[in-house]
Amino acid sequence: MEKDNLLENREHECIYKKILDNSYDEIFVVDGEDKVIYVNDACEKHYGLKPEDMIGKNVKELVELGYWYPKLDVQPYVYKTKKSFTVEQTTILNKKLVTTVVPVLDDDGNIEMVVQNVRDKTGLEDFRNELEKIRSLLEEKSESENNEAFFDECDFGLITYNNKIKEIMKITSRAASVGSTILILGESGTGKGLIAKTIHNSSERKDKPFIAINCAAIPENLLESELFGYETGAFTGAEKNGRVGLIELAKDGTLFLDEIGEITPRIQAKLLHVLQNREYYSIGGREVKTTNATIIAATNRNLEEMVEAGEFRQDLYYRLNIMEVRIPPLRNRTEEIAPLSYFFLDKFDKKYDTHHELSKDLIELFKGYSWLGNVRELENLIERMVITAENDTIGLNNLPEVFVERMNRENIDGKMNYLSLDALKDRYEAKLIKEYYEECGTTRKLAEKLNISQTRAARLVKKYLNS
Ligand SMILES: Nc1ncnc2c1ncn2[C@@H]1O[C@H](COP(=O)(O)OP(=O)(O)OP(=O)(O)O)[C@@H](O)[C@H]1O
Repeated sequence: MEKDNLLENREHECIYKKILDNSYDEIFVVDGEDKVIYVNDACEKHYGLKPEDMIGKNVKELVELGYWYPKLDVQPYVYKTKKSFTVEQTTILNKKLVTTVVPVLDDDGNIEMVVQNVRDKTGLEDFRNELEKIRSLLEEKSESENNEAFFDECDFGLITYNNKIKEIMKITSRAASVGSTILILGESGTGKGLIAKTIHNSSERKDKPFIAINCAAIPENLLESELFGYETGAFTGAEKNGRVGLIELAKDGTLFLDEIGEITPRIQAKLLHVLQNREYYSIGGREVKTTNATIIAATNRNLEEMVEAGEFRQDLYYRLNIMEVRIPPLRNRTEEIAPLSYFFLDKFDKKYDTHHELSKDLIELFKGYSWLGNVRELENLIERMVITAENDTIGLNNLPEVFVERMNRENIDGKMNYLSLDALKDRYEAKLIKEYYEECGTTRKLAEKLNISQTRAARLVKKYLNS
């Protein structure tokens, strides 16, 4: 009898856990000492953290790390009032949340734990926007007016959960404040450009200009005149009144030289002079100019190898390399895959006025993919899937064929993920159902064509076409 009770209790526990784990809203429970004792999977889409990253942590610690703001630790307030209340918060992933905080009291009226129900406002806002749109249409407002009111573009910054990058940002913003030269190395698409901008923005020079130039994008002569500027009549075809160079424009701010590995020996020599003496001449100029700009250079080339091969000046390399920063490729930063995916999902949902979720198996697959194009590849992929997905949940079925092919091709050493047989079967089924349903138009005809019941046909259409 006792054994039966135990089993029954365990079964109940399992059911309750399943219900909580699968709740769309986040359920966040804190004990009397401010320690997180439970949070369900929904936390990953809100903060980019898994339940195991949050459980056991002190709420104050999470607040201090900036996972949500305003920096509100609700506990003292709950303890004082012993009443439930609702607050609005924004997370590190820019999710707007509505949190209802409920104290749970024991028999003596003391707080045993605090249960928080956290709902993403985006869905509600979409709904409200829809209503507003309809109302505006009824009032015959112009379409452009609507867009302006509802879909303001936000200025997104750098998202990082990687301790190495966080450390880099701290050290480099200090270095940039005092004008030290910084060299950023990393594969293409790892975010070197964005990191350079973030270093500038978090340095004491943030109110001064940030001037960026891609050294690979323009020919030698043009790069020289762009960087150093020229005087009146310096060469045929020059602008009448001369031109102020980018070094001068950067003044006391930051000059970002992207793809530095591509500059020619002549420009290498001129740049070395600037770095060594903080002085230069504009083309055709006789007066020496000085600069106080912080120089941040970046490249995806191996500069050491280039120095050895005689393609890059060693002295310039040493000058640039005063503070070297290596950005790891995305495949070595798997902890960033989920937050970045949700961040880009949010960004493109806003851009295209849609509302999607990402399936768990898609995120898991992403964590095992090689990402040779790094964050840029992830960003482009999410944008493409947001545009093409017909369902609210974006999953393995929505992966473009080229991605699946690339995934198999790049999996040279067998360490990366492949799609499982079930996932491949699902993809094929989805393709087939979409094609046939388009042709048939009704689930009855589809059922006849595929020789299945109409209930099954309707279920498949719902699964793959969300209708
Ligand atoms: N940590 C990040 N958070 C948010 N967006 C990011 C992050 N890292 C990269 N991105 C985005 O990924 C894209 C590629 O980044 P970026 O251009 O800075 O890479 P890069 O390393 O300079 O590339 P390349 O070597 O080709 O010039 C950009 O759209 C950038 O905004």
